[in-house]
Amino acid sequence: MCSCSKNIYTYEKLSEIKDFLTEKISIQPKIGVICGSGLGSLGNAITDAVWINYADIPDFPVSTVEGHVGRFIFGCIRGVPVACMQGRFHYYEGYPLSICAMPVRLMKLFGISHLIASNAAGGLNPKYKVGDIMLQKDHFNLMGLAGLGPHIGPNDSRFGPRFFSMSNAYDEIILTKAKQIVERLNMQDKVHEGIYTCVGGPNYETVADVKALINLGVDAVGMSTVHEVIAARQCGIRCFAFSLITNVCSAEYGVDCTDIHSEAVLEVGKQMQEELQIFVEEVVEAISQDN
Ligand SMILES: O=P(O)(O)O[C@H]1O[C@H](CO)[C@@H](O)[C@H]1O
Ligand code: HPA
Repeated sequence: MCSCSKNIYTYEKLSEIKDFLTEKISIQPKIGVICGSGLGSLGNAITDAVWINYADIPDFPVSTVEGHVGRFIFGCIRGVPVACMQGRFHYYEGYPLSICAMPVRLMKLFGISHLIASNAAGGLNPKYKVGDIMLQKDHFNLMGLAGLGPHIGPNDSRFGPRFFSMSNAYDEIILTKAKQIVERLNMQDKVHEGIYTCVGGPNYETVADVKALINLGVDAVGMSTVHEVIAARQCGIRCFAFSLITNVCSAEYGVDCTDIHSEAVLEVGKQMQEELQIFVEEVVEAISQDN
């Protein structure tokens, strides 16, 4: 499947899906939350929750990756109505980027104004350790340079203009608030601010890949988020994203990185779940106070 194949998730199709879901919920979400690999427990912060499996939504794709439950949770975090995705779609699952990013457009139809995206990522910056958190200051759109994106093909202006700026992709105001939260929660020793990139995957990087990405100024590498943020910015959603560093990538030959596997990635998520849940709760509250 290529990124430019016909996008079946038209405005009309997403409106149908939205209507189907609206009948099952009683809130109007204001913030979208996407849980990264092993970070599904962020959904534990949600009260008055209604769970809807992707498999039960007509014409919806399913999550095929371990660590992605594959359901929406609609409910409240600290009283703020949210739509939370416990499981996202990745390019390497065979979904074009337009489908990977489609839930963001769906959440826009629900009226979300903000997106909080999380991911598991490999640390490229030599200062990063396993279990650290990187607040995304920006991303480097590697797949975009290769001509791949969620918005390739005919443009429906109801999802935003064809040409749009990505200069404030990660909202500076939310990032500043998140950094204040980090200080308040005394997490500053393990939190960094940096640049994320998305590769196609699902294999992890060679040493040459790692060296090249470091030279490009990238601090953490994963296989998601960038296209979600592009779709979000196109339709005017303000974005905040963070990476949990689940492994460090070696830029040296002879360092054994063969223990990088998805179970190890998920395990780090489990270890950090309580701390990250509180962090996300605080960010949601801070965003809601901004409005
Ligand atoms: O980006 P999320 O969904 O957190 O998942 C990350 O973890 C998986 C690799 O272990 C890849 O899917 C990578 O993108
Ligand atoms: N590379 C790409 N994606 C990832 C990694 C990595 O090292 N760790 C978790 N997701």
